Amino acid sequence: MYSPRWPPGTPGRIRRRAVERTLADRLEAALARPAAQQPGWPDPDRVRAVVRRLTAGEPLVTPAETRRLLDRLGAVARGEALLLQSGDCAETFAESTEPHLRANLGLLRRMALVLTHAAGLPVVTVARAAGQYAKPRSAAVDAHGLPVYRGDIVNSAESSHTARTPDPERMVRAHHHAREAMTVVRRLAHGDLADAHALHEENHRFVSTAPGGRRHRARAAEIGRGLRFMTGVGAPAPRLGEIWTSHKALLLDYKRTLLWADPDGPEPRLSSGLAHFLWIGERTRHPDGAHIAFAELLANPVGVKIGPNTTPEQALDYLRRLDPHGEPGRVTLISRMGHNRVREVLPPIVEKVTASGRQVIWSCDPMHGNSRTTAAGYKTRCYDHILDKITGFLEVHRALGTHPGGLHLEATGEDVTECTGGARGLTEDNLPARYRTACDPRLNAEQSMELAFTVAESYATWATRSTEAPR
Ligand SMILES: O=C[C@H](O)[C@H](O)COP(=O)(O)O
Ligand SMILES: C=C(OP(=O)(O)O)C(=O)O
Repeated sequence: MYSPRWPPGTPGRIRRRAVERTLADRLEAALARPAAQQPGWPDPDRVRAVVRRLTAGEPLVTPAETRRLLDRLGAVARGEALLLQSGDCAETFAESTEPHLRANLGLLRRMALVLTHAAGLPVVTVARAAGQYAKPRSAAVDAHGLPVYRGDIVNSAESSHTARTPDPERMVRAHHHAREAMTVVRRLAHGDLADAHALHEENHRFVSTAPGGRRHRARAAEIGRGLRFMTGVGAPAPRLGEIWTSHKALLLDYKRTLLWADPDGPEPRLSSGLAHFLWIGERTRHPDGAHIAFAELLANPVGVKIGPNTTPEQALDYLRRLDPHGEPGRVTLISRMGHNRVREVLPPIVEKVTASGRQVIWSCDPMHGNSRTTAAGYKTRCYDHILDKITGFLEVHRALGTHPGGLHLEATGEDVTECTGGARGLTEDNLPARYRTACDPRLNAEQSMELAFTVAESYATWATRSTEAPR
């Protein structure tokens, strides 16, 4: 049985022991439930040995940081901030490098700068980074009859039976890469990527040179004027704050490691030392399954993806279970129902939750539910469908008077060719040029900035209306 550890300096030895035992029992009970999308490890003894080793390893984040994020997300739930979550679909060990992280985190920051200006609200930036190594799949075998690739933490994408056999040692490698990535995230978040002037310079280049940028010159110019005004009046150079990390709580043998006992919330819970924010995916959100039961125990803020078949009752039930004490920011409901379903499926869910009086973060994942495979076999997504999904999400919230607090994107700061469309007009014929994703297609840097500037206009209209509305 796994026993959670305590953050250093936690007082009260006897109480600690009792809380530890209760949490450890509840964890085992949660993990004994049916769990979807887990690998068929060939040797369970090796898995147990790896779990023991990882459990004794080094946490990447602390309960104090996680509580700080919860606090920031509380502001999003109350309509006082936005949440922007973005990064790779599947991080790989090979691309767990500083240049790649810099590109993705820089993009996250540049998009956030534009949204902050438009909405007049702080943006909480959460990276899909430092742990997004596991993927759920639609089928257990691929077109060649091999076990499907489930992410670098489980097996290799190479096409051979040996490479695809799940190897628990990969969890140790994942932890090593995540730890290194975390160091880079911390350094960049408080280093070059905190400098609003430098980020704006890059955005200025985008609107001056990229086909999707030109129509956004006016907003970029306003941001530049705002920054120069601050310098002019002698305000300290604006620096952006934290970048938080997140990944999908999918691979339970990994997720059960590095848990802190956290007695400080409304009830004792387990704070994951692997990332600040964890979310449960569409394929693993079964109410009787292990993933939701595991999420119930977490002290970290949690997300749940809600797809086209989610009913309003189910959505409310997730909130009752995951947020029994009504803490704003504790739960983010991430809609991923595709651009052609959002206007029909989302409204009754939002209405039911709102009528219950609960404060939740409404986030929009316009990537999932919007994929297709081309005749040449490339999985892709179309920029216009992605934008339309976000537009539909915003329309629903505008009609219902709720806060469209979050965006959740699969996007990279690199110049890949994985999604079609955008002002540069990428077509299916362009996809082979730089198709590099390990799983699903990501927006590239230009498409992402075009999307951020376009969506920013809707947030700006919204912000203007709400400041003009009678109080
Ligand atoms: O990113 C999400 C899923 O892992 C992915 O869409 C599943 O992909 P598949 O249908 O190719 O298995
Ligand atoms: C696979 C993902 O999403 P979903 O569970 O919604 O398919 C994801 O966000 O990586």
